[in-house]
Amino acid sequence: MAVYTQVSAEALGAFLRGFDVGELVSAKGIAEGVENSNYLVETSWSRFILTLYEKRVAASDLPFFMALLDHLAARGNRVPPAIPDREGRIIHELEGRPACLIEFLPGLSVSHPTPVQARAAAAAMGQMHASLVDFTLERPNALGVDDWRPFFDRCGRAIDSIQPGLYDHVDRAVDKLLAAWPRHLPRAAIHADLFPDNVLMLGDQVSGLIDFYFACTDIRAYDLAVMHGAWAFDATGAHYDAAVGSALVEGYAGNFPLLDEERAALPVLAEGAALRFFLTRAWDWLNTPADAMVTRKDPLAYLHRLDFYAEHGATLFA
Ligand SMILES: Nc1ncnc2c1ncn2[C@@H]1O[C@H](COP(=O)(O)OP(=O)(O)OP(=O)(O)O)[C@@H](O)[C@H]1O
Ligand SMILES: N[C@@H](CCO)C(=O)O
Repeated sequence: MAVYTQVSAEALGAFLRGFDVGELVSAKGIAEGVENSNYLVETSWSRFILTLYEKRVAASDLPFFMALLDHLAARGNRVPPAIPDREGRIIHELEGRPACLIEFLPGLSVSHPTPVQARAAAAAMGQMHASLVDFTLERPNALGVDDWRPFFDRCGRAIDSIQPGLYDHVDRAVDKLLAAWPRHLPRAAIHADLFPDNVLMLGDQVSGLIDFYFACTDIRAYDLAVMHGAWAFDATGAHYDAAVGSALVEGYAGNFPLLDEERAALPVLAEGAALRFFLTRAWDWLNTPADAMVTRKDPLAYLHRLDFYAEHGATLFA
C-alpha cells in the first residue's frame, strides 16, 4: 500500500481551496505504487490525483518532471499534466511533503499484456520520443550506468542473503556491462520506468502514460530496453513471451525509427536495464522493514531477465 503520508480532510480541503477545481467531495488512498503517496480526489467538478512525493523524488527535480509532462501534453501525448493553482503554481507542500494535484486519466494498467497491447504501448513510447526531440531540459539519470557499481557496493555481501552466490554473480555482470555499455548512442529525455503499471489502457488503446518520476536524460534506446524487460516476461522473469517482445520493437519503431546501431545495442541495453531494476529491488528487499505497508518486489525476477538477455540477447532483436 503506497500511502506513506496521511492527509487530513482539513488540510486537503484548505489545499484545494487554492485551486479552481470545485469543493472536496472525497479522497481515497491508492494502494498501487511503491514510490509516492497517491490519493484519488473527487471534487464537485472532477477527479484528480494528489501525489505527495516521498523518498526517491527530490523536490528540486519536480520542475523538470512537470515541464516534461507539459511538453508532452502540448504535443498530443496522453500524459497527466499538473493542475496550476489560482496563482499559477503547480508545485506545493502538503503535510510536510512536496505535492502536486494532477489530472486524472481514465483506464487501467494490464497485468498480462497481449502483443496487441504491447504494440500500442510501445507505439506510445515512440510517439513520446518523437515529441521530445526538441525538449531541451536535462536531468542526469540517478540510476544510470555510472551509478550501478557504487549502488551494488552499497548493497554489499548482504545480497547473498537473497540467494547464495548472488554477490559474485552480479559483481561479474556489473563489470561486464560497464565495459560493454554503448555510451556513444543518441541521448534524449526518456521515461526510464515504462512498466505495464505505468501505462493506462482502455481495451487495446493507450489512455495514459503516467509516473514520470524516473524520467531523465539517457540513451534513448535504453527506454525501449527497460520496457522490453518489463513487458515481455511473466512476473517471475522465468518466461519470455517472444510475440510481446517483437510487438514492442515493431510498435516503437513504427513511430520512431531505430538506428541500426541502436537495434544492435538492444541486447546490452536490456541487460543493463535488468541490472538496474535488480539493484533497486535488491536494495529495497534488504532495507524495507518487514512490517512496512509496502509489498517488496522480487529482485530475482530481474536476475532471471539479466541471465536471459546475456544468453539469448543476440538473437532476440535480430
Ligand atoms: N494521472 C493519473 N490518472 C489516473 N490514475 C493515476 C494517475 N496517476 C496515478 N494513478 C494511479 O495511481 C497508481 C500509482 O501511481 P504511480 O504509479 O504514479 O505511483 P508510484 O508510487 O510512483 O508507483 P511506482 O511503484 O510505479 O513507481 C497508478 O497505478 C494508478 O492507478
Ligand atoms: N518499476 C519498478 C518500481 C518503481 O520504480 C520495479 O518494478 O522495480
